[in-house]
Amino acid sequence: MGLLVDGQWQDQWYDTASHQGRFIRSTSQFRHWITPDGQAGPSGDAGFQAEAGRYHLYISLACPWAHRTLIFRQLKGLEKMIDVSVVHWLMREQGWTFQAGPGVVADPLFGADYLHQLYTQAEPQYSGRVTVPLLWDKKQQRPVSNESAEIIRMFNSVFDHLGAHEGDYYPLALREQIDAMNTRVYERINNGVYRAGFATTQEAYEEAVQPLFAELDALENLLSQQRYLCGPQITEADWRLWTTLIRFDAVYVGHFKCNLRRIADYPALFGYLRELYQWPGIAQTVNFAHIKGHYYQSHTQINPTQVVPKGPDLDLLAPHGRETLPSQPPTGSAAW
Ligand SMILES: N[C@@H](CCC(=O)N[C@@H](CS)C(=O)NCC(=O)O)C(=O)O
Repeated sequence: MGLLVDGQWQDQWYDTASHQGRFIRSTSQFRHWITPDGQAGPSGDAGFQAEAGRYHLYISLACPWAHRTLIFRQLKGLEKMIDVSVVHWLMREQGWTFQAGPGVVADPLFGADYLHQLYTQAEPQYSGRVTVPLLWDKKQQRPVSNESAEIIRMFNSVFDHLGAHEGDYYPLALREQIDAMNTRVYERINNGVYRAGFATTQEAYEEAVQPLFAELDALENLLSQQRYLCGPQITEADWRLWTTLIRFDAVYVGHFKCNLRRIADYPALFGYLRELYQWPGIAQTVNFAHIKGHYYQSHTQINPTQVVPKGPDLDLLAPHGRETLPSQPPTGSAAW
């Protein structure tokens, strides 16, 4: 675990001491956008036009943020347009690596051993954390983005005219609602589990774990009345929540001490978790060996023995029972 300082790799754990034991996530630095015609997007430079085969995605199968991008590549049928490399699940002294292992897909562009080499390839003096996902432009030989929330927005619509699957997960009519839901879920759940797990004081831990479960309780109530987070239609907000839910009982309950309740204890949330797991193409994006191996074996400050627990034994293929709640398919192509 480490970061780059002026292009030099330094093996360092998160600095929680300067924030009274709190984990503070740093902001992603590469923020360009692919657009249908190469015009500039909401941030960054112009020049990243949507083209099949032009972009390469670096992910970890362990990481919930990277998982979102893999899901959107799958939902939108972009497998042939965007190739993927997968890092090794262990993230230790050199950060993410491409060391060979089951499920690891090497870097075909530079033959990198470490993900940090791609960051310094892009910016020789780069300072900051070296994170997945990273979306790379092969034509300009530089990153498009290392911000998952923005990569999924791009995948949702910018390849539609090139033959991506139909389906808009950020429809105009629901954008305000989706944005509001994303904020709640990001702060209290997606990032909440990390704030609990990486906290190094009791206060910082409790500051995270209480709102996390208050929010899960609220979503349990919501999802017992409606099929998805923003109504009868599945949206981006659901997939963003789901990559945390799928890791929750296996990792966050034990390793991150988020143990007031398990997702399996919430009937609606657990049914919802199973429904989305059973969504076409989604189960194949889930790799519990990478997920559990990564957390339990990389964070040696939290789990010094690196022993990986065997359980939980969840039946994710059991009937989800959510058909009784009204649903409608995501329709149409997205507006850009
Ligand atoms: N804001 C980023 C966060 C990505 C992120 O934190 N990824 C983690 C893996 S789960 C990572 O690569 N961490 C390495 C580090 O912090 O050194 C996004 O959503 O894309």
